[in-house]
Amino acid sequence: MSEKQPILDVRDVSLHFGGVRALSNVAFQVNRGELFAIIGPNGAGKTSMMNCISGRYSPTQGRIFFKGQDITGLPANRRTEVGIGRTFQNLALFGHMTVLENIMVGRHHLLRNNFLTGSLYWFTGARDEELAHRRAVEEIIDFLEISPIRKATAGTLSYGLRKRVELARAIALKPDLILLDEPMAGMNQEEKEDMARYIVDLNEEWGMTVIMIEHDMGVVMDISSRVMVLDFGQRIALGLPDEVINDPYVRKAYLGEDDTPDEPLPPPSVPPELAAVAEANAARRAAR
Ligand SMILES: Nc1ncnc2c1ncn2[C@@H]1O[C@H](COP(=O)(O)OP(=O)(O)OP(=O)(O)O)[C@@H](O)[C@H]1O
Repeated sequence: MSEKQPILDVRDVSLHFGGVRALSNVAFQVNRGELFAIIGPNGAGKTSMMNCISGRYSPTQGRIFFKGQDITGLPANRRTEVGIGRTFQNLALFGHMTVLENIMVGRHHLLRNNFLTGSLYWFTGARDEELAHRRAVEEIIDFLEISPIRKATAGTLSYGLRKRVELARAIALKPDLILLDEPMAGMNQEEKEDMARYIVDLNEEWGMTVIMIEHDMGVVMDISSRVMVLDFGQRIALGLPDEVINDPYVRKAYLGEDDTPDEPLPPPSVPPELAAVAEANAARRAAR
C-alpha cells in the first residue's frame, strides 16, 4: 500500500433495516495516521457506520476498502486479522475474568500453537510464542497504566477502568486501524482526560489510525484531525474540527442553532446538495 493511499475508503455505503435508512450513500476516506471523529445526533447512523467497517453489518449497497483491499464481504473475524480493531458503545468485557485474561483473549487468534501442540510445548516454538505474547500484553498494561489491577476481576472495576481494559483488549492485536465507539461515555472529567491522552498517544506514538465516535465536543475539537458529521444517515459535513463546528449548516442541523435569522447564511463549507439535506433534516427534527 502506498503512503498516499487512504487506509480506509468508504464508497457510497447505504444500510437499510426494512424501511429504516440507517445510512444513505455515505462516502469518506481516512488517511493513515489520522484521528478521525464521527459525530451526529442520536440515531444519525454513527454506530451503523462503525459496524459496516468492522464487519458486524453488511452494507445494503456500496463498498469498503481497507489498505487497498475490498473488504466489503469479509467476515468480522477476518477483518480483525487484516488489522481492524474495535471497542463497543456498551462494554463487552468478560466480567468474571481478570484484566490480564481479558487482554490475553484479545490476542487469542494470534496464537499459532494451541492445546493440540501443548504436549510439544518445548519443541514447536509454543514457548517462544507465549513469551512474545506475554511481552506484548505487558507493554499494553504499562502503556494504559493498569498494572495495579491486572489480577482484578473485570466485573468489579469502576466503569472508567473497565473502559480502559476494553481499550487494552482492542489494542492487544496491534491493529492498524482502531474503531472507538464512544470511548468516554459515562466517564467523569478526570477519566475523560486520561482516556483522551491514551487515544492521542496510541495515535501519535503507536502510529494507530483512529476512528472515534464521540459526543463530547470538547474532546472532539481538542484531539481530532478531521471530523465527519452524520445526520439521518447522511454525511452533512466533513473537514477540520474548526471548519465543521463553525459551519452554520452543521450548527443548525446538529446543534439545533440558528443564530443568523436576519441574514442569509454565508456559503456553506459543505457542498450545496449536502447543505440542502441538512436544512431538510433540521425541518424534520423540528416537526418531531
Ligand atoms: N439492528 C438494527 N435493526 C434495526 N434498526 C437499526 C439497527 N441498528 C440501527 N438501527 C437504526 O438505524 C438508525 C441509526 O442507528 P445508529 O445506532 O447507527 O445511530 P447512532 O448515530 O449510532 O446513534 P446513537 O448516538 O444513539 O448511538 C436508527 O434509526 C436505528 O434505530
